[in-house]
Amino acid sequence: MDDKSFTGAFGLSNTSIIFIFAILGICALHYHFRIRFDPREPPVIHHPVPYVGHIWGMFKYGAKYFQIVNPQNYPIYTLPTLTSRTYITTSPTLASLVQRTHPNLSFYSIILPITQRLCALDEPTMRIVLANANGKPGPEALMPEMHEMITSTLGPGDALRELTGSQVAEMGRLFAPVAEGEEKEVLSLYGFVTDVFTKANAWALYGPQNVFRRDPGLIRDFWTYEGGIVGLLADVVPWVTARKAWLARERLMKAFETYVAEKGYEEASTLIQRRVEMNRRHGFSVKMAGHAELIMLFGVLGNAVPTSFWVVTNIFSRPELLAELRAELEKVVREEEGVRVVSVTALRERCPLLISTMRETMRVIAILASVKYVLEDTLIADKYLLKANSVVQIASGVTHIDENIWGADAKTFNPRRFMAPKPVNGSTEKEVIDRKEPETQQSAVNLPKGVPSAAYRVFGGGSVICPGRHFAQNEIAAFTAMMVLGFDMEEADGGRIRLPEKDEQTVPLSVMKPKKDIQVRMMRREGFENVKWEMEL
Ligand code: HEM
Repeated sequence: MDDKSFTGAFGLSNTSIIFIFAILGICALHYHFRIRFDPREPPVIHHPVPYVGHIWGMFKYGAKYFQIVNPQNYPIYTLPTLTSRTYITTSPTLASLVQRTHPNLSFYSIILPITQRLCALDEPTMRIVLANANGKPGPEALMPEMHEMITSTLGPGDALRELTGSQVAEMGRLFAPVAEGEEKEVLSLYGFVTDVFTKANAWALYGPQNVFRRDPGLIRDFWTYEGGIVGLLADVVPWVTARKAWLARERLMKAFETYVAEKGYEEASTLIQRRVEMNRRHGFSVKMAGHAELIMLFGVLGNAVPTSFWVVTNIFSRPELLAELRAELEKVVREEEGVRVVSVTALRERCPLLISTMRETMRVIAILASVKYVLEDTLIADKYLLKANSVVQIASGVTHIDENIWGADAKTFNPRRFMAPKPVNGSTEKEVIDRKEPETQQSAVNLPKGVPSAAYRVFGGGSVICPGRHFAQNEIAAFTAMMVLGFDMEEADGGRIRLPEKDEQTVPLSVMKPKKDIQVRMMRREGFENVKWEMEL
């Protein structure tokens, strides 16, 4: 039967036949690729557009998608994505199970391929990095050894003291020329924070030979690279599709390669000396040991800069809070030979409102979804089956504003949320409350009463808790104290600082950035024009 007679026999045109075969083909493909869910898996939320609908949703709405997609408020649910699934949990109880060290749930299986794309690591280096990545430290296991080294070096102790001391001293020096004397200085606030943090961290971590000191143009390159990671991660001819970020990364990689080749790290902090030495000992080439430092810089700067920006804008946009903080901070400033000295230890121990404001700021801006890869079928909470080769995420952004956890004001900014009455002279907390002790009897707390620790996820948790959290909180407190004590600030066109909008769409490292930078006018506070400041540990 020729084509014409066939179509004629069934009364169908050629177009209709092609259409029918296309539908049959799609059905066959769908049958082949469809996910066969186990009834023990978390409830499945289907998208009207199969396979790619949820991926598009995450791309469009960022971490906010996890609020939108689950109106039923399931504590854990399944999003079918392509031919696999992504499990999302918003429950602190389940989060604490997922974040534990578990042989079947791997952080590195996700993070290392990302690191490869971000740092342009070659195949031999990836073989070293992936070898026994989920195992125990040893000669054949770089990642566990690196994890242990970074965690212990950045934990409370001498190395951290050395690092923080050197960093805040440099920060103090960087503040010295700002709005000097009676001058007012107009600047982009986010740009200013970026500049201070990049220089101070590079100095403290990488020492006097750091790449940004040798070539300050690389500061802009680093932030161009950081802003273009999505294009680099997509990795589709990135030298064309993400050209600016790709070129910036080329210059950074070259500079770090030279830094390692010329042994600039020998004058660096203990952390960086140990890190470069360890990468080289495990077989990294000089070039790859240089490239690998880019991921370290991401961790160091990527979250600390936006966090500090939000802490400062939260304070300067609330004149009452600003005044209260000034009163609190002025009590801990020391005067030595005409110089006002601010100690980070005093800020931490005697400035509860400052610390609480910082922690509250982080609560409302941290929306990272911590990710783990499921290596084998795994039952959690004796109830939910997580299938092998899928991804499980903890949606911090949802947990952080859950009224069942934080109370009715969960969605508002309360700078005193992380403060509690401090028991004095053996009195109980209740006795302190009953006596209505003044604010000086308050202390900063890690968590408000009744909030489980897995619900505050700013620094991740469990086996993947941020090792830099002590260092980060010290530097953010120091920077904020300097801004609050030393300067007045208004919008460049006059008036009180207005909080910019948060960029909720872009998938952040951990915390959201502002949608736009803000132009501000900074001036020394009246009566403090010619004061010399110094910061110490
Ligand atoms: C406000 C500032 C910071 C925030 C909010 C933050 C947050 C985080 C989070 C949430 C993670 C876990 C990632 C995940 O679960 O996917 C993490 C990991 C990490 N952070 Fe931070 N971080 C900050 C500052 C720092 C600083 C200053 C350093 C270094 C000095 C640092 C070093 C690291 C490293 C090395 C890891 C990877 C840990 C591992 O491999 O197990 N972070 N950070």
